[in-house]
Amino acid sequence: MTDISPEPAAGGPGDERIPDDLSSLFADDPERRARLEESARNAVRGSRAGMADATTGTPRDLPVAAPEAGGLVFDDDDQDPDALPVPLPRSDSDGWTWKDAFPTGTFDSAAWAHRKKVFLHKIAWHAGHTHVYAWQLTRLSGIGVGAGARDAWHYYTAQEYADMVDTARRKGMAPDMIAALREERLETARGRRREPMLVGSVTAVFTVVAAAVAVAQVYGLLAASPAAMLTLGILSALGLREHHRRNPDASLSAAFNVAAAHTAGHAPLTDDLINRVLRIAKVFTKDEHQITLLEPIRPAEINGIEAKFKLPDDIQVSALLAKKEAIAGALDVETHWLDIRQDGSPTRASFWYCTSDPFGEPRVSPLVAEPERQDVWNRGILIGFNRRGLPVYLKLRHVMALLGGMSRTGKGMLLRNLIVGLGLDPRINLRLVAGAKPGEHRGYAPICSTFFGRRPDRLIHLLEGFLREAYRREAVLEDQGRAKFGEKDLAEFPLEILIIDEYKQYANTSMRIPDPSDDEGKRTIKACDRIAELLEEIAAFAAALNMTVLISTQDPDANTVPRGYKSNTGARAATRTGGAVQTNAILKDGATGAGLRAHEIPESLKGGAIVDIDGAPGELIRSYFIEDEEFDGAADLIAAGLELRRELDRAPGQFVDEIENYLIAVTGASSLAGGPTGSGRPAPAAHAGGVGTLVKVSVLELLLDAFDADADRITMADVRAYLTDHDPEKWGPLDGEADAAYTARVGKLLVADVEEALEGTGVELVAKSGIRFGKGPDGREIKGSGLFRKDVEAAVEAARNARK
Ligand SMILES: Nc1ncnc2c1ncn2[C@@H]1O[C@H](COP(=O)(O)OP(=O)(O)OP(=O)(O)O)[C@@H](O)[C@H]1O
Repeated sequence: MTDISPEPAAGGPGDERIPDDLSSLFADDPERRARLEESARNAVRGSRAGMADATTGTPRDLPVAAPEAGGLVFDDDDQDPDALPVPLPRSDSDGWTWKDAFPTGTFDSAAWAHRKKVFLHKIAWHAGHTHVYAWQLTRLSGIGVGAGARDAWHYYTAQEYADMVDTARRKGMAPDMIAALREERLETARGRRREPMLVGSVTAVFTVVAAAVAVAQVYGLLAASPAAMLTLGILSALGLREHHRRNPDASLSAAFNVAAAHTAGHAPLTDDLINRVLRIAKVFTKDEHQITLLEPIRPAEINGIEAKFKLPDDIQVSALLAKKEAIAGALDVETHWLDIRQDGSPTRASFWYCTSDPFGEPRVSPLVAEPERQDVWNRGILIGFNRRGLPVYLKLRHVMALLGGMSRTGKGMLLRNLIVGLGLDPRINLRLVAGAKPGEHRGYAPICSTFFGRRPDRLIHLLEGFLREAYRREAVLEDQGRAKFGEKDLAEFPLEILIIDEYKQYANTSMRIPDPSDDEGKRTIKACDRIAELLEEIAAFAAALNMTVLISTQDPDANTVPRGYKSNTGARAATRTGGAVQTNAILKDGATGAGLRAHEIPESLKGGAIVDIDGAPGELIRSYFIEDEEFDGAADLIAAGLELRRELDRAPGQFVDEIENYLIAVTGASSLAGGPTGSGRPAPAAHAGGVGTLVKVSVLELLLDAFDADADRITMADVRAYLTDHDPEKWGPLDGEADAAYTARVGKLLVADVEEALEGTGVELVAKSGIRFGKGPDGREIKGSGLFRKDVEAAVEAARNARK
């Protein structure tokens, strides 16, 4: 007999018994319990059916296979994947169990859960149509009464003779034959009237009816209902027989005229429903077209459902994809709630959809709860989830990348996911160049080998340094006779990732720099042209050298991103764009034609992005959320990344950094970890502290830093905005503070700080009013108070001299 009682001990005799309520095991470590619960919830989310299984909540040290990721993982061919090895085909004797003798899905709880749903839906559907059934039964009974009475009368009066007499008369047969027929009819009818069966059944019918009426009269309708039901049943059966005679080709159920359960709105998915939908969408055009389920239909991720089926031989998955909109319409769901993929052959499909918005709820990055080391090389960077709820990883090796979209659509959040992920892999050297507002990114500074903002000339030097490093690496490869670096080389040649945010600021800068080709140093060229030139040169060959550039830009047009760079990008992501032109400028040419319409991402879907990677079909995803407004949700992740790097001597400043060294050599200033203040403001290399060292910067230096690189004046409003970025607590508005009060308060604060910094120098720095700042977007002249660069420079100089 099989013993199904629980094991008496944990692992064997003598082991301690495991308590039923496992939470008691964590009584003195609630934090561990909370972590375990959290990871169990995550595991459930990642499971195929969104349900707990035997592995859920099991604490273990063994590495577990990552949940199946979205289709956007960019795979490279030359690396040894550290994923689980592909299982060998099973031999006949290998691991056969009795369960294998049953059809697939027989023991699958998720499949049974779906079957139960379909069954209950059918019951509910038919129960909800009882009024229709009642009416149809009554109608059929009516037909039954009519047909029964007619047949009985026909038999009772021997009507068949009437027909024979009629035919004989029409054919002009002899009158005596007609008379004989009449005589025979009378005889037969008389005989039938005496038949005990007929008399008995007529009497029985009338007795039952009369008895039912009498019972109903005396005891009420309920008491008579059994007899009434019996009568109704018999009469309906007669009616049904008559219906079948009249419509020999129609099915019996057609008599009830109730649509099949799968025609109900949002009915659970069945093969009938798929067939109907594909017929409505005109994918199936012949009567014999129908799908064959390859495995049972299963619930998938929280509110989704997945079916894997084989199409008829003459229809391919591409036909389904072409009719995706019509299929979504027939299912009554949004097009982006539906996901159809080829699954093994062109006629095998994996068909997934959900009945509520899969991106409706933002999801917090799992790294926030568990900031663990990432494997950016093999697995990629966790950036968000796809419509199936599966995590999406972006691989940034051996590619150049591009991210674009309109303002406030979630580019910053995508970058946030990328940067924290990159920070958590110590094999990456991350360099971040911000556009106009470096303050937004200062939280990332500690893990950045280089971080600065708004300095086109410094970006040029950085790109030159990057290029120099690329040539150095290329020379190594040449010496070794190899084509590209791989994972094994990461220790010596870490993956260099340079992110340029708000690239448009650099593409539009009016700064001019000395022309490098002019030996006399007299000619100048536009900084933006030099930046574009360097980017194109890097993009042409550096990817194979473990060197990647990612450009993020707002509202790009066809000319924003250098053509040579764009054509060498292997990974592109577009948040909501302003139109088809912008979409095509970010994603590959013709993207809109291929259905990658980033301009159609709903405005309400913050963080929604189409990720388009060479070699994989583009897909709509939503980035994970990492709090950015109420508080800095990335701070702990950056701290964890820094800690991890420090332990391995891979934090900025702990290793020889060829690129940052080049920058220091050329500019004399270091932007290691965002410079000494971590604000993205480079400082003379001698001032640069170690990792996270804070050096007090005078307010005058901050003011100088507030100027746009090529501007000779700045408005006080911009000064306030910059200072707020730098230190919101000191310079930002208080809660509920009116604009005028804020301006006056900060003005006084600034004057006091400036006076203190210039004390004893004899120099004064005050805001000047009536400065012209050129024309605003509305064409009107902007005039107001502000500062001139030359005045601030003079003040900084005076303060420095006084300090010496
Ligand atoms: N995946 C997401 N889930 C939830 N909210 C998000 C998501 N992505 C972005 N948001 C929210 O949308 C807003 C705009 O996002 P973000 O700042 O990243 O946009 P942006 O494109 O970088 O804007 P800008 O170009 O103006 O800097 C922010 O308030 C952010 O919290």
